[in-house]
Amino acid sequence: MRDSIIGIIKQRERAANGEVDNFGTDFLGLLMKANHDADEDNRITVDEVADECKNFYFAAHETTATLLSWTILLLAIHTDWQEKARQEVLKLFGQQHPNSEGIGRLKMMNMIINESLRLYPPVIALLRKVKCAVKLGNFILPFNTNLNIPTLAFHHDPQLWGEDVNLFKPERFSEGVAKATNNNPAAFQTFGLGPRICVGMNFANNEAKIALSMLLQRYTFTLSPAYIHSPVHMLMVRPQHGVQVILHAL
Ligand code: HEM
Repeated sequence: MRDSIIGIIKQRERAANGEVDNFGTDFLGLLMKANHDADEDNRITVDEVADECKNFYFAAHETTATLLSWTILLLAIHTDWQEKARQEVLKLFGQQHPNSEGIGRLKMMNMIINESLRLYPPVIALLRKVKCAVKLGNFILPFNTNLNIPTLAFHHDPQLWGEDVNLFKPERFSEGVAKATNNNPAAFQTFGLGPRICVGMNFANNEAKIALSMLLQRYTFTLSPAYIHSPVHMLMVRPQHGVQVILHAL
């Protein structure tokens, strides 16, 4: 992967005639500018550019693809929610491409996406290392302790979500995340928490809303009998055998 990224960087450099100002204002262009920064202290290496690209590709693509897979599964099973989401989409966009104003008003879909992220958080834990001994409630965490903060367990804790914790109930989020979690941010931490919270959170939500809207505008879908439910943890929690649905053109 490193070599293909370096190839793309070289291509961009050639197209820009080596002029830093022509590298572009997209993410790659900004990284390439940082690689040519006049101030040596601010300059990043080509390997760091490649690592950032890999990081963004992985952090952005796999996670959002997984979110879409699980949401499509849930909507294929819960066709009543699929229909509610479709009515909302058709009301806001008709057969037009989703626009940014309408995307911000997709309340039903927002609830569905949150519930999908709660049941199947693509990232199932946050990992941290204790930098210096710290007291946390009744615990003293020694220096260098590795912490695994189990998102999946929090999302499936009946004490936080009630006895119906394992059911798909988007209505939990009808009055927003704060209400659904009783103002406990750790109860729903799909995108992490605090200063290292996912930088792509809004991007991912918007991307998912656009993809789902375009699907709902064109098709109804039901679950194929070929589907085998087998969530598996391979960096993300994925459907091991894919999600097979039967599409019916509208
Ligand atoms: C459903 C989609 C996504 C999920 C569930 C997700 C989840 C997460 C989580 C849990 C973290 C925090 C990791 C930690 O604290 O240890 C994180 C960080 C990050 N995410 Fe996402 N993410 C998603 C989409 C995206 C997208 C679309 C992008 C980029 C466009 C992105 C870029 C990043 C980056 C760069 C970080 C590291 C931020 C930092 O350390 O300051 N993510 N993501």
